[in-house]
Amino acid sequence: MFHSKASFNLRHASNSVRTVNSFLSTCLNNLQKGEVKPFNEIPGPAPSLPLFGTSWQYYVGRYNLFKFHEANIDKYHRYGPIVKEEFEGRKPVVLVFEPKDFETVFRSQGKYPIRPPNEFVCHFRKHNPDKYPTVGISNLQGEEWLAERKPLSSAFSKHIIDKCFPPQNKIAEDFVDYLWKIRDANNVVNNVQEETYLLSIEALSMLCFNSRLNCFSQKASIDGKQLIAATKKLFESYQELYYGLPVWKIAPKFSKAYQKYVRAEEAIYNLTSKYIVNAMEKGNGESVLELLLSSKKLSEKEVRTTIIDFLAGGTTTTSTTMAYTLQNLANNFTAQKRLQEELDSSLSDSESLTLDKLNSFSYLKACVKEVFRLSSTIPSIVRILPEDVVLSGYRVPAGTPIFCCSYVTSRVSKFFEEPLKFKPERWFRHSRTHNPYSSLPFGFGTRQCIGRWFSELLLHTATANILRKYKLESVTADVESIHSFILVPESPIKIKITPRK
Ligand code: HEM
Repeated sequence: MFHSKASFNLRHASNSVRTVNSFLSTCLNNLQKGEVKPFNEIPGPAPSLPLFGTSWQYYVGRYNLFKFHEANIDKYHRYGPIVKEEFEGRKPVVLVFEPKDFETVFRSQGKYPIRPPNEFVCHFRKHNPDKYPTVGISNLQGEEWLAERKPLSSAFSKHIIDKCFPPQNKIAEDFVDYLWKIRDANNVVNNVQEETYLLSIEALSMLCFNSRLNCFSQKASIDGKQLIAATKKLFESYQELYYGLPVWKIAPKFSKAYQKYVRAEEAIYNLTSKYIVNAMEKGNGESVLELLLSSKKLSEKEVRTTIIDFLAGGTTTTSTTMAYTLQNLANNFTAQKRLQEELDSSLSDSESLTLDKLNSFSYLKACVKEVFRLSSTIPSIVRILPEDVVLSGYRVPAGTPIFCCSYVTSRVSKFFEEPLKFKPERWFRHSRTHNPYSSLPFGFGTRQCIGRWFSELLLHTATANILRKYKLESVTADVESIHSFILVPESPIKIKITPRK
């Protein structure tokens, strides 16, 4: 949804004669088969009103902005595999609900995939060039994006991330003890996501700064407390800026949400500055920050901007997925038991988890994949393509934001058998029947999530440690998701924990 608000410089869209030729030949082939239908015939909600387009349906119509993901399931059943809507200023956007269309989109994204940028972040950073040399990896486009992405992709490769296992495992072990300390009189952890938030910020701080914030202790460092508060505010402001009236565009000084965002971003900037100085003094290359600084491929200021983007992009996504993992396992005893059997058969009570053992746990990995499918935090991946494409038989012009709605493909029976059931076994190679594009938790291709390997390492390590120690029982059986910038639990997830041995 938010991506549709992006105003786009379509210089990226003018690719080459080769692209036009390839599109024309696809069209010709399809026309010969009489299949390509024009853009304006794509079905979708109507009427499209001046200024508002079809966005009125979220305010006075059948849909709710905070249930955008569920609205898309309704649109799939109502209009079919492709839908056209018009948002602010009647700019068209297209939603697709077919994995084969996702594949077409990703195959056409070119060398510099375009995901619409976050406008208010770009606005702020462009007005503060002394601090921010670029708008940041998540918002950059074209060659500038690739130049920043390459060193970051190396720093976040699986091989480098695997080296983070020992400190991340220690954090997971501490989290296991922490959960026991904060349970209530009935052994219930009353707001699992609040706690997994601490886990993910502690883990990200270790990754980025090679430094613990002591989030699980009463004596959390002042930096830790400030970083947690600033990251939370940053995320809240994102949500308000995306979905509120765009006051910030006309008068940023009078927009409370924009000012909240600026304060949060500045707080993280200042805290990060301190760690950059420390990292430069230490210079032993043990954190991502030091690795990036020592590679000399990015300037100090670029590294700082990148760390802010990591915290913004990584904290809530990882903590929410961790909370959903515990909830799904608490709700599904059979899967929980099978996972515990896998862990117990390989590790005695006195043994600590190792990376080799972690890598051998196929059911654990299948459980996390199933959580990503059933309880994904990012409901669609968006691209703006440099060339026209044919999707579900319709021509979609270059420059149109296209939403690949993987939340929908993950939840309809056409793409997954018994889609609403938590069945990790479906991810075992021999029983896989689904199209690989139908679940896309980290996006796809060269612009996919940089933090993928790190998030998976954290989720696997923490889940294994928690499940070795506790039996989980759900107190809140079905917590719905709400679209709050990403998908998050609508109400607190409560889980009863009982020591297993
Ligand atoms: C469960 C956790 C996470 C999920 C589900 C997730 C998901 C995503 C998705 C769907 C995208 C867009 C990909 C695309 O357009 O193809 C993305 C981009 C990104 N993510 Fe993550 N993410 C997670 C954790 C993290 C972490 C821990 C970090 C940082 C350490 C991170 C940093 C980024 C960055 C920087 C981008 C933008 C990449 C670019 O534009 O080149 N993410 N993430």
